[in-house]
Amino acid sequence: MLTVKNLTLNPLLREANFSVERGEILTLMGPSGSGKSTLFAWMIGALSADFQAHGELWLDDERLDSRPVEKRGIGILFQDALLFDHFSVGQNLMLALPASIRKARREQVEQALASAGLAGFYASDPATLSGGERSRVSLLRALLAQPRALLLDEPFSRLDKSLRVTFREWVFAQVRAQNIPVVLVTHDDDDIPPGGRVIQLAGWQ
Ligand SMILES: Nc1ncnc2c1ncn2[C@@H]1O[C@H](COP(=O)(O)OP(=O)(O)OP(=O)(O)O)[C@@H](O)[C@H]1O
Repeated sequence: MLTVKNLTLNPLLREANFSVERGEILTLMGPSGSGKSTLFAWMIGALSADFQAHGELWLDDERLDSRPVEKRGIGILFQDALLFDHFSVGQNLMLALPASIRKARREQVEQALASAGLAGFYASDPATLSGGERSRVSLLRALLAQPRALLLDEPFSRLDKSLRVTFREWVFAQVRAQNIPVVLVTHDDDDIPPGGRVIQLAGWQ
């Protein structure tokens, strides 16, 4: 279970508290500027020095909030699918793999691409992909890194309506299969997983 406890991000957010179970997708909503992305920045360990944080982040019985980014194991996916354009699609995915499993990596990357309907894209230049294809590659990259929890920051907002529905269902199936806690930020009620919990992030006031 991933838990944010008594978190204050001064001067933006006061006393946020929530928990997410393994395999659960918790939806986080709130007005623009209420601090959703800043909360994610704090959770991954990349908070701007403009904010002062007080609070605790737990994953099961491990306290994470004082650990550096690379020791937290929290993956994040942004609305802009950030890929390295000077590497191929396959190389972008290879970069995500933990060193322990790099031996079998090409095969694993090919399998992951196929599972996302992207068989044959290994050598492609990311700049030639559609928005939806880039989104899928970026989610695959986040998952291949085997994160212990995953934060999704408006991952569907740039996709057109039909692609959005298909991609959303595919994302939910992928993250549920990993059985990790997931927090999803969105402004769109349609993105809330059926039966999923929703919390509203209020601003400082
Ligand atoms: N690095 C930063 N330094 C200073 N202020 C920042 C920084 N990042 C964000 N802010 C400010 O903090 C506030 C919250 O921003 P944040 O991006 O967390 O909101 P949000 O809830 O994710 O908004 P949206 O729904 O529009 O994406 C905004 O007023 C923003 O200008």
